[in-house]
Parts: sequence; C-alpha cells; structure tokens
Amino acid sequence: MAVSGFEGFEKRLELHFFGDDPVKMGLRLMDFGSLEEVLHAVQCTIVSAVGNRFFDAYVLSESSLFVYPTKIIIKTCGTTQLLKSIRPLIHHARKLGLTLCGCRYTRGSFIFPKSQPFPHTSFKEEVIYIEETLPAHLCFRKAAIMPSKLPSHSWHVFSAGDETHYPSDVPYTVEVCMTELDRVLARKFFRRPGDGKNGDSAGKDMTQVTGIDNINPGSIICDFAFDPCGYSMNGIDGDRYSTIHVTPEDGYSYASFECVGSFYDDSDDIIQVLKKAVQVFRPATLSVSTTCTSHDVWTRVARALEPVGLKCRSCVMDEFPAAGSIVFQTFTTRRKYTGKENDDDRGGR
Ligand SMILES: C[S@+](CC[C@H](N)C(=O)[O-])C[C@H]1O[C@@H](n2cnc3c(N)ncnc32)[C@H](O)[C@@H]1O
Repeated sequence: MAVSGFEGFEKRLELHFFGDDPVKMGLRLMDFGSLEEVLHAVQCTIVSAVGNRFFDAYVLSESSLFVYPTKIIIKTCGTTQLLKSIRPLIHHARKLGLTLCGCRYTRGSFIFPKSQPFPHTSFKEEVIYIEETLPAHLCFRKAAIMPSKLPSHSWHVFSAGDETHYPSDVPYTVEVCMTELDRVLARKFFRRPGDGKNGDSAGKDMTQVTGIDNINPGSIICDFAFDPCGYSMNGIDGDRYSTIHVTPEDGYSYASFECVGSFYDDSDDIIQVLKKAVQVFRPATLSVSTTCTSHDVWTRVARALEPVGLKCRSCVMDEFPAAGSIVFQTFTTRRKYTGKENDDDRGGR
C-alpha cells in the first residue's frame, strides 16, 4: 500500500447569503467562538488573521478563510472535512438575519484519495452530503467533473442557487493548482533547523526570499511558515484577496494560487499576476480553473503561461447555477507531455 503524504489539493467552499436589512457587517459579526466552532467541525484552526474595511482574511492550519458581509470562502487541504462547515455556517448566519442563496464547492483530484475521510471519500459521496445539507430553496443544482488530458488533474464542481439571487457583475475567481514543483524553488519553503524564528517571522522571510511579495506589491500580506516545511499566505488589496499555499515535500509537492479580479481591470493585470505566481514554483504540471461571466478568459490565461514555457494541453468549459461559466485548463512544460488521455476521475497515483 502506498504511504500517504500530506494532501495539498484543497477543497473550496463558497457560500452566498442575503438579508432583509441593508447589510453592513453581516457575516463579519460572527463572533470568534462561532468561527472556531465551525472550524472545529472541519478539523482545522486559525493561525493568523488580517482584515480591512471590506473583509476579514484568516490563515488556517490547513489553508484559508475569507469572510465578507454576505459571502464566505473556506479553502482547506489535508484530511479536513470541509463540507461539515455548511450546517453550522447556515445556523450562525441565520442568527445574524442572513439566508443562504448560493453555494459552490470545487476541488482538484486528490493525490491520496484513499486517505480522505467521510464525506470526502469520493465526489459522489460529497455531492450526496451537500445535497442533503442544503436547504430546499436552493433548487437549481448541478454537479460535474470537468476532465482534462492529464490523469492527475480534473476539476470537481458542485453549485446551487435559489430562484432570485443570481449573482451578476461578480468578480472572476482564478484557482491555480500546481504539481511537481521545481525542486530548488520548493526547498525555499523548508525552515532551517534551529532558525530561532516563529511561524510568522519565518513566513515573512519566505514571502521575501521567494518573490511572493512581488506578485501584487500593493497587497497587505499575512503569511505563515510551518515546521519543518510548508507555507501559507493571504494577500488583501481593497475588496480583493489572493492566497498561496505550499506543500514542498518531494514526491507530492504542490502549490496553489488563487485570486479574484474584475473584467473592468486592465486585462494585462491578471496576465502579469499569473505569470509571476507560476514563476515562484515553476511546476511541471498545473491546472487553472476560472469562474466568470465572460468566456474569453482562457485566452488571457494561455497568454500568461505560454511565454513561461507552459503549453495548454486541454480546455473545457461548462455552465453552473449561481456560478456562471467555469473554464478549466491544464498546462505542462513542453518537454513533459506524454499525450496520454484520461478523462475519468483519478482513482489514485
Ligand atoms: C498548511 S500548509 C499549506 C496548505 C496548502 N493547501 C497546501 O498543501 O499546499 C501544508 C504544508 O505544511 C506542512 N505542515 C507542517 N506542519 C503542519 C501543520 N501543523 N498543519 C498543516 N500542515 C503542516 C505540510 O507537511 C505541508 O507541507
């Protein structure tokens, strides 16, 4: 039996709410004890936090949490049970006068699927669990596995929305999953034994040494280095976040980068940001999932990555309720491609 390493691929949950009153702080009024209770159900903890007038961003022991007045995003890796947060979040939001109106769950293909606990043992199990947990008024529902030509990358999506609160004019979300990181670059995410630093100060060093601070120099960064290795950061810039998580161990190295943007931005912004983020890791393989209302985004993504030696191997698009279009692209370094096709969900590596 293969020995399990740390599962880098994150599960990501985004919940949208509405309220009768003009909402100001909304979900941000959830007290710390309630947040801890939600995270206890998921099996992770808060390691640091930062906020501004738009939202709060938390680095977790396993990835990140973002709380906006009417939106919450939780991203967790390892063997966390992310979907167990849905019920307590609906409960705490209701106490604040907020009702769930949209749900989106996404993840890549796990490296160690057999290590995942219930309800993450398979995508089918996850979908059953979400369907049973969501209130009936979220009646528009869809689940799909978006395939690619790479056996190690497929994109699992569940989304649901109610009849009236379809989000329009929302920012697009870009989720990048990188595997087989450059070994020399991955080593920068290991701490030196006896460095005399704590997680915060070691995290700050990694942010600078790796050039992560240069991806969006305008953002405020909250970072953390794990011992003996591993790194997480959240960047906040106005109402936008970006987040990076790194599992640098050889054999199952993984890094993720996620950011939000708007089609009103200069289209060059996302290209520059993506290019810089990918160059921090120089992965042999990566996937990019873009959730947006416009279809042309895949050309921007390819324009960002082809000049840094990555070739687009597949691109699929699908429509989801309360999410809009999702475009899923995979890339490999030019030398790596084997041409093998596997459009199924991966059963293990
Ligand atoms: C939490 S971080 C980054 C999470 C991110 N989703 C990822 O895996 O890319 C995971 C890395 O930190 C390491 N690590 C060390 N101590 C850890 C801890 N107490 N909890 C979670 N990860 C820890 C893991 O071995 C792994 O390399």
